Amino acid sequence: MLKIAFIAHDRKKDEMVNFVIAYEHVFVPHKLYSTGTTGTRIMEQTNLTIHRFMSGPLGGDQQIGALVAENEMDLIIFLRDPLMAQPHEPDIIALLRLCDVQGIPVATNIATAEVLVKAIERGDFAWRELVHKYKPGADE
Ligand SMILES: O=C(CO)COP(=O)(O)O
Repeated sequence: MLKIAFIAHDRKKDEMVNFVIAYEHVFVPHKLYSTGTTGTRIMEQTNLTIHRFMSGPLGGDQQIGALVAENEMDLIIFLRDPLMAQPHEPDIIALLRLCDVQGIPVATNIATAEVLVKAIERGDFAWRELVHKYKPGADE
């Protein structure tokens, strides 16, 4: 079971919803997270249960970033809008930076998202179970 986060900027939300519908069967066994509005949109159109954080501009990216900082998050699909300025740009940069700090796979466009979802399907990230299992403070 991986921890996967979905984040999409407004003009990318339809693309995100269609993507998650297409691969719903891949995401079902995993623990899913999202920023506020993205999660609402996905849950309206799929049967997935998603833990929703705050909306991005209100701190949602930072909340997901906090899990990344603790090496808790396994993979992020973040469909960014490259053509629209975001009021919380610093939060977005901070989240992507933390993904690079921890070496967390993060797709920022649909083409990379497709590659990652195929990798999830193949079990390429199963090693992340070990990260969680042997983390300091983990139960076992
Ligand atoms: O702004 C976002 C990510 O930077 C996304 O937030 P929402 O999912 O709440 O729209």
